[in-house]
Amino acid sequence: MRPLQPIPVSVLTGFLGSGKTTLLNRILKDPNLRDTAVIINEFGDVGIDHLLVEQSSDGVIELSDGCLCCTVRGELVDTLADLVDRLQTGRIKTLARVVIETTGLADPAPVLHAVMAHPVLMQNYRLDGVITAVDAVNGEHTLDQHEEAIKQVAVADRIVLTKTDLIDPASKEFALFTARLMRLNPGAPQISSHDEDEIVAKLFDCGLYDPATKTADVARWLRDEAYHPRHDHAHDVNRHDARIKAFTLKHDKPIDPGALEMFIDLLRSSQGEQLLRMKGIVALADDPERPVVIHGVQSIFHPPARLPGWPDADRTTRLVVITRDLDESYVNRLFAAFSGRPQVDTPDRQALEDNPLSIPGHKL
Ligand SMILES: Nc1nc2c(ncn2[C@@H]2O[C@H](COP(=O)(O)OP(=O)(O)OP(=O)(O)O)[C@@H](O)[C@H]2O)c(=O)[nH]1
Repeated sequence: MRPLQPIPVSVLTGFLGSGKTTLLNRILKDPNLRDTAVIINEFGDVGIDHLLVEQSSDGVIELSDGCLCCTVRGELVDTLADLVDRLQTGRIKTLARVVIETTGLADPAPVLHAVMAHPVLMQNYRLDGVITAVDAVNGEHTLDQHEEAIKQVAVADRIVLTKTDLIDPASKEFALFTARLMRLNPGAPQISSHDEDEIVAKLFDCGLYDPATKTADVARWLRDEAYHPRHDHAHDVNRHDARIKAFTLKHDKPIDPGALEMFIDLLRSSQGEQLLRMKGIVALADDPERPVVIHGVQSIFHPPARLPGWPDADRTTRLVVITRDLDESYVNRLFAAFSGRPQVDTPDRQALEDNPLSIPGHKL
């Protein structure tokens, strides 16, 4: 027996001391997070409630309100499998949601891979989203010093600004900082951890389906409107930030399903590391009225899903992409070649299938 619905998994990441544990402590009291299991790879200085000071023998501790807290003793996948086992054997009654808190230095990608690439786990869990905690006081400095922190921002579905009680939200510095985060990841809403109003609703349920209406809310999920062409000027973009590119790919005619598959395969096999996020809605030639939803984190892609119809009159294929050390023009040309819009001086689909690196300007 397995759960009827896959259990949503949120990954909470953020640099050392950015306030992840403090945030969790606060939001776990919200009744909407009842029956949540929290998995932490490591005990920080501040435990989740004081309960965590004592470790139980099996690494699982029951918090108030039915929440569970687990520490990863071995592999994360074993902990997730163990939770399903507890559910199936009745040792825990319900499991509504899992939150995985990563250690501050961790690259969230391996955690995402552990959930999304595991065939058995994928039957029981689905990725809800990545929440990245960013310290409003020290965040600027952290981004300047640590490239991993930039990547954590770039892969986020939601950015939560912590310690906003310590800054002036109307200050110019704060405006510049939030603009910087917006450049790194235009699609992720920025939420203040001190915004008590519906913070849980704002941080969770990042997926395509709006739990309130039970319909696909593409605009809320894709937020492609937030992606504007970026005009980088050497003096105002941090050298490290410049490695990150956030852009959209658009096409106004249905695309051959084989070509889309080949485009994604080529991109993930040759540029998986550089491809941080890609999500979008695509019109396929075999059934253009029922668009396909694409969602990938680095080289791992969710199985594409068909929507029953387009959310509105706009039938444009739209993909939002965030890369690191991968030029927008390379992805654009590859997409153009596969969507049937070959460009001057760019090889066509056949040539690319033979040699995906044959696009001029591509550097390994
Ligand atoms: N004033 C203020 N302090 C905060 C806030 N959030 C966290 N802190 C403080 O910042 C420090 C680090 O917070 P933690 O919640 O332990 O941060 P963390 O990201 O879990 O840290 P690691 O697990 O070490 O990566 C603690 O001293 C917290 O009390 C906040 O919103 N406002």
